[in-house]
Parts: sequence; structure tokens; C-alpha cells
Amino acid sequence: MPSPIKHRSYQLLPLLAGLLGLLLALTGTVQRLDYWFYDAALSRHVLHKSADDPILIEVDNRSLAEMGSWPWPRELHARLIDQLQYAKAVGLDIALAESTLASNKPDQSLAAAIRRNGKVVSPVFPESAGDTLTETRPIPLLAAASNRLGHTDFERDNDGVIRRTYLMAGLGTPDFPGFAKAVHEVAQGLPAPALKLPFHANDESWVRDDEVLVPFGNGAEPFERMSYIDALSNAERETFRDRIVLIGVTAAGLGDMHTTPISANSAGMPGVVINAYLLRGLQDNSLIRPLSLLRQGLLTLLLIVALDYLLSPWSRQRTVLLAYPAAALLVAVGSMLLLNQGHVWFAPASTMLVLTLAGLTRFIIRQASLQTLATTDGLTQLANRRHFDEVFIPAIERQRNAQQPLAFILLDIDHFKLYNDQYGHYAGDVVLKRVAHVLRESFQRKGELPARLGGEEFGVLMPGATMQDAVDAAETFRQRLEDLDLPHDGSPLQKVTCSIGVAARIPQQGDTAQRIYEEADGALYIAKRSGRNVVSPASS
Ligand SMILES: Nc1nc2c(ncn2[C@@H]2O[C@H](COP(=O)(O)OP(=O)(O)OP(=O)(O)O)[C@@H](O)[C@H]2O)c(=O)[nH]1
Repeated sequence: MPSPIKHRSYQLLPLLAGLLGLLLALTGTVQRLDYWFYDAALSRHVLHKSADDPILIEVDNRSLAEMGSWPWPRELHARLIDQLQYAKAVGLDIALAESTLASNKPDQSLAAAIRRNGKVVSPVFPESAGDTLTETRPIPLLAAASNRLGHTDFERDNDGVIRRTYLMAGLGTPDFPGFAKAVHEVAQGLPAPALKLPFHANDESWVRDDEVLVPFGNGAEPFERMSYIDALSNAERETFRDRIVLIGVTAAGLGDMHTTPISANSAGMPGVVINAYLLRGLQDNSLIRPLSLLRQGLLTLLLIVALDYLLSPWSRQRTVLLAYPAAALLVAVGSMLLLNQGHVWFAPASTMLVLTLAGLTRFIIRQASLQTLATTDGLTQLANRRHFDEVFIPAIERQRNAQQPLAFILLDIDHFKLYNDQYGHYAGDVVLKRVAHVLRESFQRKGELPARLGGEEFGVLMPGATMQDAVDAAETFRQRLEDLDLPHDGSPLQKVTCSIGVAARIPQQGDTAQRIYEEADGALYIAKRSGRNVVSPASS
């Protein structure tokens, strides 16, 4: 069926837009955008100091310079732990996974200090040993003396930056609290849990649960730091009263250093500092929770439905084109506000992408349907006069340049006024639709364009057709219409028929649409005069 719409390719655009979206999602571009938004939002988040903030005792370069190279004797750690007897909780974020070789006296003295203190949390983390994944814990003596163990596992995002961790994790089952959570539990006075047996497994993986984003902030670090060597001084004992203390390695090159959103351009952030931020988040309830994919998807859907509702059909195309990207921008701003005010992370990039694509799709579909409306006759769905002229005029030019023929068929229903008078206007409309249907069926070749030119007058453009071709095609159509036997009492044949005039030739200089139309109209007039229901070729 010849289409009255010129740009059917419009309808492919939503598909292409969808594919582009998929590509952006698959190549990780969307995720990178989310990271960018997240980091930008965090950089607007300023943290303020509070009395509950942990104190960090750091194995820093100064302590190393004064106390000798690492590892230090365990008796030294025992001394420090004794210094912290009045602390609310102590996170000993130092790997003590190997026994001292010479004798186990140092281990015993550290274990005794840990036990005396009673509020020490020690670290556990996953490590692969060949094909096997193991939990690396402090040696059993120290693990047993600790109040509890906490895992120090952070998740590295695709761009290598640490933004999130899990409050629970473990081999096979996630039953170790995160290190900061464990320290927080001790500070809250929760009873020490029973120590689980070490777990080694070939087929178990490290399982994570309860995802949170670390509430890093911009500006000055909100917690105090103290060199290990200073913390050993008796004068400092009172400093730690009722405080949460984290002990860890911060000297460059010695401990674990991680890239974080606020340390991306510097040397990295020691694990113990990340834990301090986490602990702070736990203390003042400012841990950031990511919105689940399901909720995020539902919210996106809701947004699209709401926008669709607001942009009801009468809104202007420009509004549609601008509204969706504007909504996408609002989503970005909203997600930043939600992060800073509500401590919830709504990763905006995919929603923004979906909104933009939805807007583009809606715009394209509306554009296509507007074009259909502008080029189609509402009653018969054939091309309208305007569209017919748009095609007719350049076709004349083209055929003239190519020295190829062109035919124009003009047809008019016979005694249609009588039909309307007798059967009513509505029945007349039905006849017009039937005629249009037969026309569509009769002129299906490439380039042929049947159209309703007005009232009960139809035209067909046949580029490439000679007079003989066009007269034959017109005759076939005339016969088909007659064969429909649509009753028409006012007609001598008692059925609906039409008269047809045909103009056809290789267009010459000076040939215009008007001239060709008038020729066909003259032939149609002769057809009417000669008794109707005939095809009459124009004599040019
Ligand atoms: N039902 C209906 N009738 C229409 C429509 N457009 C035009 N007409 C009618 O078509 C009729 C055309 O009548 P005329 O031009 O006098 O010609 P005719 O009665 O067909 O007579 P001949 O053409 O000489 O055979 C008029 O009665 C118009 O009202 C339409 O959209 N629907």
C-alpha cells in the first residue's frame, strides 16, 4: 500500500535511541556518570566535628622514625592497649595474623592486654591462598582475647575507587560485622558474641550483605589524629577516656592505601581512615544507603508516567522536546539533594538516560503522527490534496528531466449529490471510504499515489505510466467499483459508478500541475457528458 507519509524512517528512531541507550549502559558509561555525580555531590558535603568522633592513633612516619622499623614488638601494642583502658571501644586495625617466631611470650602479653581492656575489636579479611579462599584473622590467641572480630573488606568500584562497603560479610555466610560496625557495637555496650571457628573452603565465596556508601565529606577531616608514639605517653591516658579509638597504619607504603572520592588525586586513604568515616556515619546515623534497583526502576517508571500525563496531547512539540531533558536535570539535582539531606543514594544516570530517550521517542512518535495528520485525508486515510500537490509538482519536473511519461487520473463519483440526498450524508461518507479502498487496492505500484482531492473527487498520480497504461489501470479500477454493486437508486445503472478523465505524456517545458489537472478535468467532463461510468483520455 503506498504510504502517504514521507518519512517512515522516523519510526526507526526510537529503536536507534534505545540501542544507543543500551550501548551506553553496556559500556559502563552510565555507571561512570553515576560515579561522577556521586563524587560531585560528596564534594558539597562538609562534615563537622563532634565529641563522639573517633580518635585515630596512627602508625605514621614519625612513629616509625622514632620507634624503628615495622613490625614492632607486640609488647609495644600491649602497652598501647593498656593506655586505652578507659576508652569506650578500641579498633585495633592492624593485621596480627602471624605468631612471633622466637617465643609466644609477646603474643601472650598482647593477648593479656587485649583481654584486660575487654573492648578491643580485631580485623578479619578474605584472602585467597592458591585455589582456596580463607578468612585471615589474628592468631587464635589474639582473636580469642578480642571482644569481637570485624571485617575490613571494602568494595572497589569499576573505576578503582572505594565508595561502598557491606555492614556484614563473611566466607559462605555474611556473619562478620564490618570493622567499624563491630567497634560501634562495642561502644554501644552490646555483649561480645561467641567466637566462630575459622573457616576455610574450596567452594565458598566471600558473601557481602547490607550495602552502605561511606559518608566521606569534603574539607578538613573531622576526627583527631595522634601519632602512636605520642599515644604511648602516660600524659595522654585521660585523652582516651570515653572515646572511641581506632589504631591503624597510615605511613605511606606500609599499610593498605585506597583511592576514594576525596583522595583520588593524592596518595590514597589508609583503610583505618575509611573505617573512621564509617564509624562516624554509624555514630550519627549518616551512613548512605543506596536505593535498590527495583525502587529506582519503579521511580523512573513513575516519573515517565507522570510526565506523560502532564504533557497531554495538546502540548506543543517544543515543550515535549524540552520537558524530558529538563526532568532528567531535575533528577540529577534531586539525587544530589537526597544524598546530602536524606543519606540515600539514587544513582541518577540511568534514569536520566531513560527519561531523555523516552522524551526523544515521544517527540518522534508525535512528530510522525502530526505529519500523518498533515498529509492524510481524515475520512478516507488517502493522501490529501496538500500532500498530493507536494508530490505532483516535483514529479513533473523529474519526469521532464528524465524524459519519462507521467499520468494523472482524475475521477468523480457519478450522481453523488443524488446519493447523498437519498441515503444521507453518512451513507455518502461510507461510499467515499469504499471508493478509497478500491483505489488503494488498484494503485499499489511503486510511485503511484492515490489521493482524495476534495469532496467526491479523487486523483491518482502514476509516474512512468503512458496514456495506455493509465487508461488500462483506470478502466480496471472503474470496473472494480462497478462490480462492487453498491446500490444507488438515483443512478441509471442503479449502482455507484464513477467517471474518469486521464491526462498522460512526457512533461514538456511549461507543463504545470495546473495544466495537467485541467486536461484531466476536461477529459472527465467529456466522460460525464458521454453518459458517465467511462474512462476518457485527454487529447493533448
Ligand atoms: N457524504 C459526503 N458528501 C460529500 C462530501 N464532499 C462532497 N460531498 C457531496 O458530493 C456532492 C457532489 O455533487 P455534484 O458536484 O453536484 O455532482 P454529482 O451529484 O456527483 O453529479 P455528477 O458529478 O455530475 O455525476 C455534493 O452533494 C456534496 O455535498 C463528503 O465528504 N461526504
